[in-house]
Amino acid sequence: MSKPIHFPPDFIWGSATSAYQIEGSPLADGAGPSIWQRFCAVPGNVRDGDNGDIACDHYNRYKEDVALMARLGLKAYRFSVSWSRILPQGRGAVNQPGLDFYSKLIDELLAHGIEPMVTLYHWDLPAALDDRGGWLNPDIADWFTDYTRILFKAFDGRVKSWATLNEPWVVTDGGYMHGTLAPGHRNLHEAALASHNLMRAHGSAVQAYREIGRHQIGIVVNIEPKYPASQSQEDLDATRRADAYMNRQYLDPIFLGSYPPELKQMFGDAWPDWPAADFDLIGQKLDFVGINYYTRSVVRNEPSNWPLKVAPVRQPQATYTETGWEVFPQGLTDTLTTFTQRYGPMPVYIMENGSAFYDPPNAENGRVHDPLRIDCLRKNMQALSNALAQGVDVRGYMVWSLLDNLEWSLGFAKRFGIVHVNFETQQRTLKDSAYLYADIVASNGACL
Ligand SMILES: N=[N+]=NCCCCNC(=O)[C@@H]1[C@H]2[C@H](O)[C@@H](O)[C@H](O)[C@@H](CO)[C@@H]12
Repeated sequence: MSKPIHFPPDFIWGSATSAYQIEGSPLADGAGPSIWQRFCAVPGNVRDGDNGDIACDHYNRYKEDVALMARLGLKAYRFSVSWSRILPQGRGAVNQPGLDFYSKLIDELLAHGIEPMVTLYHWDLPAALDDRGGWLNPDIADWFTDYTRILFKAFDGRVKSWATLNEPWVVTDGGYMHGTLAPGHRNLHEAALASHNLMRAHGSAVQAYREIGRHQIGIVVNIEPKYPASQSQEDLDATRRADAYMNRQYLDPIFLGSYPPELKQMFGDAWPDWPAADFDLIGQKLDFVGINYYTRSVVRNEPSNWPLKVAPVRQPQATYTETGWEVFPQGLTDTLTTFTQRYGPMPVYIMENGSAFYDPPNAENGRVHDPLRIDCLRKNMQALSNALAQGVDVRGYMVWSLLDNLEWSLGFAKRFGIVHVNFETQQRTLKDSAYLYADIVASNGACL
């Protein structure tokens, strides 16, 4: 028996995207290249040779897309700023047309009564900074802070919600541990260093915001709850290692002042004893935490798997999305209750939640029927309501994503949008899930 669904009257419903995945025109009006421009240009890195040169052409179509958000009745829109549009060299001279684009986007959102929620870094590091070591260079904390100060000064009068980083785990695991994402490195020592520098940069930017900003700032992390495949000690230990590496690695230093001990055990001499002063910087007080929830993982011990010695166990009865993620809404409830138990009550936003399924437009009527995404959305709404009923202070929900977009190294083949994009014609078509989401927003979940 499912529990009654209820959301607080001021619950904030929105959608989320990121710059490189939707904007296109990466070098327009003086912008500099990012590491994703470079990564996509290397054959084999991105499925079908896809790249962000056009994507959803949002750079030119942002007014049309804001009108879509208004059509859906969204209260907020989470988007990221491309660092290299603002600072083509990553530091130094400001590119005014880059600032102007985001200023116009923010004004368009506000004109439609939609709150802008800005992510300062969503993976598209300026290539010029990567040439100087990127996240491996300790100076990046200052480079990032200088970049964020420009945005705080330019937009804090109109932007009330800032997030420093999007998913530092993915940046580190994909970009430096396994090389599956830009900049494509595969090095344990680099992964540890990049991870720590990301957190130093986060803390430094929050510190800067406290001098300049008047509203709220936080971080966005992906949380994937881990469940042991068996109660054997090996599997229980493996589950704890996986949880430490993916989930606790970024929130522990912020809220508990230290990294999980399992990391030093896993990384060995690749994990130095970081300076104590770094934890004072990283531990800046936050106004909220953004959580991206997609799936869970059932974990078993697997000694042959570098470096965590864990392996996922597929669940035969479960539904899996096009990205191979189990649909497991209970994991959303567990993520939120576990978060509150470990770090204490504080405002939380679900900054991303969604699913990739293949839903081609109907040839006759052009409608896009996406029943699996609708089923996933309904179940996640129930799970979110259950977490609220257990006292978790969830303030809002941003569906990932507004538009079908560039799914990083998976290209355009994996579609998360509630709005279908024809990448040849750039035509947007509301999927059935968009109509449902509009009803959820309009009724504050009462339609469910
Ligand atoms: N194995 N496994 N488990 C799931 C791990 C999820 C890690 N990836 C994300 O959360 C990315 C986040 C990103 O912000 C967005 O830019 C991406 O488009 C979405 C969809 O991929 C999600």
